[in-house]
Amino acid sequence: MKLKVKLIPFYVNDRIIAISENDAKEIGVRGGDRVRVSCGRKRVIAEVKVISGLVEQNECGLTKYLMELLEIEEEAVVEIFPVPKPESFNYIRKKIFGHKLTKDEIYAIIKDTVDGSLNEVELTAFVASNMLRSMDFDEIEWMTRAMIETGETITFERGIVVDKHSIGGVPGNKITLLIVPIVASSGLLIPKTASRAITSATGTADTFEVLADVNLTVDEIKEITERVGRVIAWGGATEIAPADDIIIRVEHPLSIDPKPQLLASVMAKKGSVGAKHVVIDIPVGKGSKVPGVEKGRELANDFVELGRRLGLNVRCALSYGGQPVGRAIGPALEAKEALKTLEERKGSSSLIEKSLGLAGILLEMSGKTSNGYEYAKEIFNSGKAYEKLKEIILAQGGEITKADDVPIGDKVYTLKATKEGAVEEVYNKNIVKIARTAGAPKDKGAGVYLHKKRGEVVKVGDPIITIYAEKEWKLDNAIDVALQEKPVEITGMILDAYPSYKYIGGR
Ligand SMILES: O=P(O)(O)OC[C@H]1O[C@H](OP(=O)(O)O)[C@H](O)[C@@H]1O
Ligand SMILES: Nc1ccnc(=O)[nH]1
Repeated sequence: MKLKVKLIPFYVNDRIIAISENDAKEIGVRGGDRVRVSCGRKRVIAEVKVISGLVEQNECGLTKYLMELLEIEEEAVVEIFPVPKPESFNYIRKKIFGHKLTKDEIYAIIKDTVDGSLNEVELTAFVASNMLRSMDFDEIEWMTRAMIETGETITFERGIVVDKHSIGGVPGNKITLLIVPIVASSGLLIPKTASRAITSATGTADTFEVLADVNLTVDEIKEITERVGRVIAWGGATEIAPADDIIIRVEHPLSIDPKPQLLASVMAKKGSVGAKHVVIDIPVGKGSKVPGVEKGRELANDFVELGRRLGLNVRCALSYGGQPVGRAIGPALEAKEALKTLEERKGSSSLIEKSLGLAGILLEMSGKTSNGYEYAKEIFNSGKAYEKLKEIILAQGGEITKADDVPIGDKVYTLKATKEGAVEEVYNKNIVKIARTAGAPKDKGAGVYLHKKRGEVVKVGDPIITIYAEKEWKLDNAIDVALQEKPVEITGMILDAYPSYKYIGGR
C-alpha cells in the first residue's frame, strides 16, 4: 500500500507510523503490529498506531526520526507492508518464563533492538524479565559483546585510554565533571561517554549538556580526544553501543536498572572505546541501587570479571551513596556546583573527596603515580583541572565556563524546618522525585538544592531544601511532593523518653 507522508509532531525518537483505521483494515494490521516502510532503496521497520483523526486515508504520519532514516521529506510517498513479529520476540518470552538464553538468541534480541524490530512493549518485557529472572554470566557477556558489535568502535592512535563510569543511583553525582579534567591533566586519554538519567534527576550527559554539546559523533569523539585528551559525550548520540540508549529509554519510565542491563550498558561503552583501565563507582547505601556493602562487593566482582572477559582492566570503588553527593541535584544546579568547585578549588567535601579518590585510582592503575589521591589533589588545587574543564567545554562548542553564568530555574521555593534537631536521614528517592517533578532532567534549570545533610544541626526556620523549576505548575507539583514525601528526617536530640529515657548526643 502506498501512502503520502506527513510529519507527526510527537514521539520524537520513535519508530512509529500512524495510519487511518480504514488503511489499517485494508492491509490487515492493528495498533502495535509492525510494518516495513520503504522509499526507494531505504527501508525501516515501524510500529503501527491507528490514529484516524491525525491522518486521512491514503496518508501516513511518520516521526522525524523515521523520516531522517528514510531520507525523505513530507509529501513523499512510501510503501508499507505488514511484517511478522521477529523471532527474538520468542526469546524474550523464553526469558519471561525464566530460561537461559543462548548466545544466538541474545545477539538476535540486541540486533532487533538496534534495527527497531522490537517495539517498546517487548523491550519493556525484556528489561522487566531481566529484573525478575536475571541472567547468568555467559548471558551477560554475550549481551555486552552484542551491544559492542552492533555499534561502532573507536581505536585511538596514541596514548593510554582510560575511563570511568558510575552505576548511578545516588543523586547529585556530578563527579565526572571533576574526574575527567583531573585525569586528562595528567596526559591520559579519557573519551567519556555517559548516558542520560535512568533512575535519577540528571545523568552526566544531561548535566554536561548545560555547558556544552554532548551530541558528538564517533569521529568527533576520536578527533577531539586525540587533539585535547578528553570529551564528555552522550552515548546515545553516537553509534557506540546503540542498543544501550534504546534500552535506557524503556528503563527510565520504569525507574529500574536490572543488573544484567547495568553491567552490559556500562561495559559495552567502555569496550567500544578500547579503554585499557576502567574505574567503576558503585554507590552503596539506603535509597541507592545497591543497598549494602555485601551486594556492592558482589557487583564489583561482576564488573571485574566482565572486564577480564572483555580484556579491560577494571577496578571498582564502593562509595557512600546513602545521601546525595554535594548539595545540588538537577542538570544546571549540578553543572553549577561542579564548575564552582573547580573554579574556587573548594566546596562540598563529599564531592571533592569522592572525585579525587576515583581519579586517583585511575592515575594509579595507569602507572602515572603510586599515590593517586595526592596526585589528583595536586592537580585539583593547582587550578589545572578547572582550566582543562574550560578547554573541554570550548572544544565541545560550549560558552559557559563560569559557575555564576549557569542559568537555573527562576521559580523557587524553600522548605524550612519546623522543628529543631539534627538531620537523621536524607531520602535519596524522595529528593529525586521532587527534582523530577520540578522538571528535571528535561527542564535543565529544575532541581533541588539540599541545605542540610546528615548529621547537620537544624534550627526552626532554617532552610532544608530549595526547589527550582522553570514552570510555575511544575514547582507547585514539586512542593506537593515535598510536603507529602519528606526529603529529610529531622530528629530531636532526645530520641526516647520515660520509661526508657535515652539521650543520644554527639551529632
Ligand atoms: O540515572 P542514574 O540511574 O543515577 O544513573 C545514570 C548515570 O550514571 C552514569 O553516570 P556517569 O556517566 O558515570 O557519570 C550514567 O552515565 C548516567 O549519567
Ligand atoms: N545502566 C547504566 C547505569 C549507569 N550508567 C550507564 O551508562 N548505564
